[in-house]
Amino acid sequence: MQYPLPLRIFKFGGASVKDAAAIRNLVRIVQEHGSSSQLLIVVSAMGKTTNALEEVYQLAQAGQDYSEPLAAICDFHQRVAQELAVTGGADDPLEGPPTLTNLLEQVQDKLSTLTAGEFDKQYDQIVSFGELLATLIVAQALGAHWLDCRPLLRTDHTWREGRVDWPTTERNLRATLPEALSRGPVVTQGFLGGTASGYTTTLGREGSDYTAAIFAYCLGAESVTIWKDVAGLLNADPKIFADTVRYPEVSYQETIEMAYYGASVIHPKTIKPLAVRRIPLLVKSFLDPAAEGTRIHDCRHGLLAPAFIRKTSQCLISFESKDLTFISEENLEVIFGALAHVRLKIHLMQNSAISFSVCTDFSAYRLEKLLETLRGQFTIHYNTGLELYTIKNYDAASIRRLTEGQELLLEQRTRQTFQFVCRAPENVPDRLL
Ligand SMILES: Nc1ncnc2c1ncn2[C@@H]1O[C@H](COP(=O)(O)OP(=O)(O)O)[C@@H](O)[C@H]1O
Ligand SMILES: N[C@@H](CC(=O)OP(=O)(O)O)C(=O)O
Repeated sequence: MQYPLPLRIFKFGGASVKDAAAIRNLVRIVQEHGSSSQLLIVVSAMGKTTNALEEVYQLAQAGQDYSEPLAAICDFHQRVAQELAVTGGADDPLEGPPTLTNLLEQVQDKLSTLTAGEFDKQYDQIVSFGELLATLIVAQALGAHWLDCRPLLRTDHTWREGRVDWPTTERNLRATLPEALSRGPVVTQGFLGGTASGYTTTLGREGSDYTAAIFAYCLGAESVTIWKDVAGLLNADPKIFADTVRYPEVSYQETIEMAYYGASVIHPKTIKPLAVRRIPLLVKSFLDPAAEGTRIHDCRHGLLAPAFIRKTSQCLISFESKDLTFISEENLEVIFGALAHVRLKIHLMQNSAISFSVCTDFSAYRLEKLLETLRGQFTIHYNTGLELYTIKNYDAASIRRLTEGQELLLEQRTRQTFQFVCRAPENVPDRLL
C-alpha cells in the first residue's frame, strides 16, 4: 500500500498503561518517537485488568457476588480518566466512540444477563472490556481517533482463541484504515476480534502483540514496535534468571522458536505474519525509549548466547497400552485426537515401547476431560506441579547451571535445544536462577 508517510505500528501492553503516569509516558513516547510517520497504536487492557475481569466473570458464572471486584475495576478506570482529565468519549454513541460510562454500564448489563452454558463465548463478551476501556482512555489522552477493531478484524467462532479470517480482515482494514490514518494517529484494541455475526472474540491471552502483527501484515506497515518494561529481547526473563543479556538483533526463525518454547515477552503467533511480509519487529523499553532495544528481522547472525526459558504449572501425562502391546500409530492417533479435542497443547513428548508421555500446561478441567475419554483404552499416570525448562543454543555450562541438584523426570536434546521437566520447588518464592 502507498502511504504519504511510512506506516508504523506501536503496541503498548498492560504494563505500559498500568496507571495515569504510565499513560502520560505513552503520550510522550508517541510525541517523541512517532511523529515522522503515520501511526497505528494497539493497546492492551490496563495493568492486570484482564485477570480482574476473568475473576469477575468466574464469580458471576458461579452465581457468586462479584459487585466488589467489578466496582474496583470501574473505580480504577474512572480515577485514571479523571487524573488524565479525559472525559471518556462522545455523549451520543452514534456520533463517535462510546463514553466510559457507556462501556461500564454495558459490562454490568452483560454480567447480569449471563445464560447457562457457552462459558467461553460469554467469557469473550465480558473480558474484552479491558481493551475497550483502556483504548478509550488512551485515545483521549492522545487526542487520537478511537477505532473499534471488532467489526474489522474478522475471526471464526473459536472463542478465547479466535482464528483470523485473513482475506476478510485484510479487505476490511485496507478499506477503512488509510483514510483514518491520514487524519492522525489511530488507537485500537489488542487481543480482540469479531465474528461475522457480530460477536466479540479474543485471540488468546497476551494476544495483543499478535494483533499488532495482523494490522502490520494487512496494511503493509514499515515496522512494528512493541514497548515493554525490559530493554529488549533478552536471553531469559530477568524476573526469573540472573545476569541476562540483550540480543541486539535476532532472526525471525530464532524468535519464533523462543516464543514457542515459552519466552513470554512475545506472543508466539506474532512473528509469522511479520516474517511473511518481511516487516521488522522492534522490541523497545518504554522506561528508556531512546535505548536501542532489539531488532527482529530477516537477518543472519552467529550463535546467540544460550537462551533460558521456563514454563511453570506443567503436567506430565503418560499413557500405557492396557494389554502391553506397543504404542502404535493407531494408539498415537487416538491420543493426539483426544489432546486436540480438549485443547491441551503438547510442549514435549517422548515414547517408549509401551508408553507415551506428553508435557502440557496443567488444567484440572481439561485433564479430567482427557482422562474420561482415554481411561478405557489406556492406563494413564500423571504428575502435576512441574516445570519445563528449555535451553536454546545450550552448552555444558548452561546445562549444569539449570540441572544441578534437580531430579529430571524427562529430558530431551536436539543439536540446539536441551529440555527437561522437573518438580517445581515447594513453598519457595520465585527465585533468580
Ligand atoms: N526473553 C525475554 N526477554 C525479555 N523479557 C522476557 C523474556 N522472557 C520473559 N520476559 C518477560 O516478559 C515481560 C514483558 O512481557 P509482557 O508482560 O507480556 O508485556 P506486556 O504485557 O506489557 O506487553 C518482561 O517483564 C519479562 O518479565
Ligand atoms: N489484556 C490481554 C491481552 C494482552 O496481550 O495483554 P498484554 O499485552 O498486557 O500481555 C491479556 O492480558 O491477556
